[in-house]
Amino acid sequence: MYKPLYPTLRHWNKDWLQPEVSAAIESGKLSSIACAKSPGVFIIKLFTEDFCAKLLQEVEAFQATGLPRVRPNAQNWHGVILNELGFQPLFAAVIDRLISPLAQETFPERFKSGLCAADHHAFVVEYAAGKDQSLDLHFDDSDITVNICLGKSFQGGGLSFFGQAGKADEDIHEVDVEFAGAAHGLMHLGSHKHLVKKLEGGSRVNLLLWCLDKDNPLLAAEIPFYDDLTEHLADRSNINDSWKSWDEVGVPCTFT
Ligand SMILES: O=C(O)CCC(=O)C(=O)O
Ligand SMILES: [Fe+2]
Repeated sequence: MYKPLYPTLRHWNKDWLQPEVSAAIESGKLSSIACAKSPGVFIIKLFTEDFCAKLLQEVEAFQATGLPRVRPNAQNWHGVILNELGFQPLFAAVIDRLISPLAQETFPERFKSGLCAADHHAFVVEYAAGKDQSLDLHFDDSDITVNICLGKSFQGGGLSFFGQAGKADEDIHEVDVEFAGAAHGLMHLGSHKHLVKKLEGGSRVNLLLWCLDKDNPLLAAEIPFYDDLTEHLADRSNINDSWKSWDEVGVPCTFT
């Protein structure tokens, strides 16, 4: 049984945010908290170091139970889907109050009246020796991706950005971004192609928020985020039948 360490972490609280971010929300001008590294790639620092440390502890407490889990996405093998651990209310509020107006200011042509988030996928990915150590070039199943480092200590493992999926320059390299440590993050369009460079040492754990706008064709097609994980689930069935009840019951969980 998994018993959350910090049940209150799952709900919106300004204390989780950097003071500049709270102030920007109050003033209704969010662009000051996003710094363009190159067109369409923004450096952001949204959550406090304390929040990031607690979230990391929460993930590690869950992993220590040895309970079955679904891989976080079709490429990363190591990590956890946070909404399976009860984080849906927090990230829905974060997207609504923070990411949506920020997307409107940073990508005004794309999100004229903000990102109308109809769904999201919140997960943690983990890189270390013997685990994932890099990620091939891809685009995300999202309209906006927020990617925030939770720790720990690492060398390498930065991101390289290329062009927009479907455009003539989609595979042309644009810019490299390294994570400066816990709480440092990025925001970009899901269609902005990227890869993760090889981790050279240590362990990097990042929070990913894939936000889907209401007009995203994935929603119209009613393709759930987990659809392309079927193959992985089939693999798991050979070694452990417990995944079969996963979708119905979620994580056995007690909240206090
Ligand atoms: O590990 C990262 O920083 C990026 C992960 C990523 O691109 C993804 O999960 O889609
Ligand atoms: Fe990605």
